[in-house]
Amino acid sequence: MALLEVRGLCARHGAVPVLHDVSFHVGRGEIVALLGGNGAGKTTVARCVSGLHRPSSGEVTLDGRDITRCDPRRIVRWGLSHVSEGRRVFPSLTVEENLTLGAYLDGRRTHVVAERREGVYRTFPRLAERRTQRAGSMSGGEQQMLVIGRGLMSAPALLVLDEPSAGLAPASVAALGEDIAAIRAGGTAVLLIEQHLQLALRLADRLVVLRDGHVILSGSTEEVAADPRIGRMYFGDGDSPDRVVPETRQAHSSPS
Ligand SMILES: Nc1ncnc2c1ncn2[C@@H]1O[C@H](COP(=O)(O)OP(=O)(O)OP(=O)(O)O)[C@@H](O)[C@H]1O
Repeated sequence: MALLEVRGLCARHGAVPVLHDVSFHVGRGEIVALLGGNGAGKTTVARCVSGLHRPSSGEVTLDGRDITRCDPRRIVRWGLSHVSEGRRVFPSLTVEENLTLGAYLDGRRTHVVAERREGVYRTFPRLAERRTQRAGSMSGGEQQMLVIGRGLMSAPALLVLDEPSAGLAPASVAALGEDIAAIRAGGTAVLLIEQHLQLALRLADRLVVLRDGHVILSGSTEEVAADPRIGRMYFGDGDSPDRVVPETRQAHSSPS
């Protein structure tokens, strides 16, 4: 059984249909990248999965449990954490305070919160070094690390990351790739919503490509990278390569 199963998802914004029969799954410990251009529907998929947008039809299950249209707070408790686009830190709070807020659903169990925070610090030692620093004074890459760390504070089985590379300098994107690989190495599956093709190719086990709210391609990273349609999507018709060649692929063990 897949960890996350999305079947026949349809969604609208007002009267406008934006998702059409979207189906895919994420296995335990897997990284699946959801790709597509601006307005393809990636964020809407993420928001439907985490309970922030009500789909018009279709089904979402997490670990076999139907979570379609459930309260987002219950979905977090059941093991899905959504880090939305935009690196929304609380700028006047410290790193430690920002992390603690990520466990607000477990806020009364202080030993659990402290253990989880130490776990985040082990995954991201740079956050430990900056634990007393105000989040607003950190670089964009560090703020991204912090919001991801905050997402891990609910101890999710699945982390949904919406465009974590947006607006980051190349060196920070490389560091982000290492962070995401470290999260998976810790056993957390990732649904990675990205426009950064090379980052997705480097990290993901499988790719799902959306266009105009339809899944137009899905399969193993190798299969999808070999499909000429992905080259056309990212490089245009004129100079699309026969196949997209990933830069160095992140070493990782195969998901079970
Ligand atoms: N709040 C909203 N109200 C109305 N239409 C919306 C709203 N949010 C998104 N849309 C529309 O829904 C479609 C899908 O948008 P969505 O944000 O899911 O795409 P996306 O692939 O995440 O794009 P981007 O990469 O630009 O964030 C687009 O046509 C968009 O204009």
